[in-house]
Amino acid sequence: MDRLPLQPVTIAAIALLGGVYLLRSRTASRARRPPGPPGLPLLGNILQVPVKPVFLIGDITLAKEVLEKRSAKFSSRPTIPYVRYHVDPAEAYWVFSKQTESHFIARKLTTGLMAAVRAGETEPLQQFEALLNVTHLLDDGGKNWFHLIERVSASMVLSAAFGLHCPTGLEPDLKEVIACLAELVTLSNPSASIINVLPFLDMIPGPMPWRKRAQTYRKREDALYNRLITRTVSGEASGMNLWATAFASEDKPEGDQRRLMNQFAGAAIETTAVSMHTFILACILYPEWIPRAQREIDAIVGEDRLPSFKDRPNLPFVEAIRLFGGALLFVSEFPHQSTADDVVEYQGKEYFIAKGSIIIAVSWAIEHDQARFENHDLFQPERFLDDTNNLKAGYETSAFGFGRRVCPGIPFAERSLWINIAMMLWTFNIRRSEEPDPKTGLPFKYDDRDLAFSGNFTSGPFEFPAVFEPRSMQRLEVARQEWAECEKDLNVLLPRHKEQYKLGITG
Ligand code: HEM
Repeated sequence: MDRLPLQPVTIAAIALLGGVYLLRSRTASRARRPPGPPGLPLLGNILQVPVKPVFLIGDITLAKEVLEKRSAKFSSRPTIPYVRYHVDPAEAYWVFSKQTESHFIARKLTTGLMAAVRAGETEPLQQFEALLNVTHLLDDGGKNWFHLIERVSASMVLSAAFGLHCPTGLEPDLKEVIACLAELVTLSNPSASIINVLPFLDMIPGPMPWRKRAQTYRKREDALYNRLITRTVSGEASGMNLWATAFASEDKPEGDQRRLMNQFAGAAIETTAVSMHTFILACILYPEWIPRAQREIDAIVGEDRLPSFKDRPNLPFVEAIRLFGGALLFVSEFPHQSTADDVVEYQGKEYFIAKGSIIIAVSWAIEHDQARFENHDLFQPERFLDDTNNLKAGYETSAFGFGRRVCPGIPFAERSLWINIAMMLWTFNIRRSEEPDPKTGLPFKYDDRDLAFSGNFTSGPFEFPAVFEPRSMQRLEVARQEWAECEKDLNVLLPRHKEQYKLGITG
């Protein structure tokens, strides 16, 4: 009597074991699977592993081997269903998209734009913005420093891209760019929509909440970038060589250009702001390196003028700070996806990586690698210098990613960081605030552990207080004087260099 009901159970058990066996042996290769968390008896890691295997790399040599040397196989991106089918059905978000034609065009165009940046075209603009940032910090002693850094990061990018200079940080278009970015960060989070987890729900027809939210966002974003691109192309800022003009000139449907350009704002503004916020946190938590940096700057620049780009080759320690600030970024790493099976050798063993796997180079682990760095947890920019005090030839950093997905904005990003860091260190002593934290009434607790960071796509420190004290009256006056005298016409700061631009595109 008992036997009959047991039969389906037995069959189910055999089916389950068979399924487990098949799943575990799907990677039927002589190479083993890379090490991961300990598994359950018999089931192994099956209950822990998401549909696609995820590989975390914490070693720069391995990251370069996989993501650079084999970039033909490891340069796609995983699909976030909600972004792919609702927020960006045209796949124009090239930061998120697979290697589509739009992605190819956008990277090609950006290479051309960055050739002009390398040639120095945007330096006057970046210098002007950094000087304005210093005067803002002088005006308020740093009370609003966190947002002032957001302003300068955004204004540098938006001026170069759309001719949209934002001197106050309160400009409506700037606020809309930031609001759209924040919404996009939310929408691209895997937990943003139920259909990322249960994609079959998307078969339900009609105006489901996730559809309405994505549509509302798309309309809002289209309206914004339509306005910015039209303004750029129609000639309001026509004297300048603006990035949006290059994108608009490409023969693509209009909507694509809006979203291609939106990605500049997305990828460029927050990363730059987060790098500088992290740099200020390092000034407060690990101030030991500051005197050396200021001695170097003072020896080359003196007290009668602010640093400028022409000082850059003579300030290797500032260069190392710039690199180190970026390297210690707590960016939630951008995932790569593989498009073919492969076997990777690591420490004498071979590991199988199936097609479709997600590979993440964890820059926090890479930059804190105890095997490579003696004081891996300290802020020691000299890690990037050689014995003669110059930047190490062939230094390595993971901060900008790898291979065919490596950040295409590096030339602009490094200039933005360098000039702002150099000017702030020349002008200010940057230190912790002694004011009580209004939330607790106690001194503010500075922290650089995980909890002090947002955990977003680009994970930066949460807002914290800092004091920006002018190093001397002389410096304060020189900064004010330089600002009074500096050129403020965007057309002059960012002139049109047609020939140079064309060279960049084809070169
Ligand atoms: C300090 C500033 C910046 C940092 C730390 C940074 C870092 C990164 C990282 C880690 C990636 C992912 C690379 C990968 O997947 O392997 C990336 C991608 C990207 N970055 Fe940056 N970035 C910065 C500034 C900029 C700027 C200024 C621009 C544009 C002017 C820019 C444009 C992009 C774009 C478009 C992508 C996507 C590339 C693709 O998927 O093909 N970034 N960036």
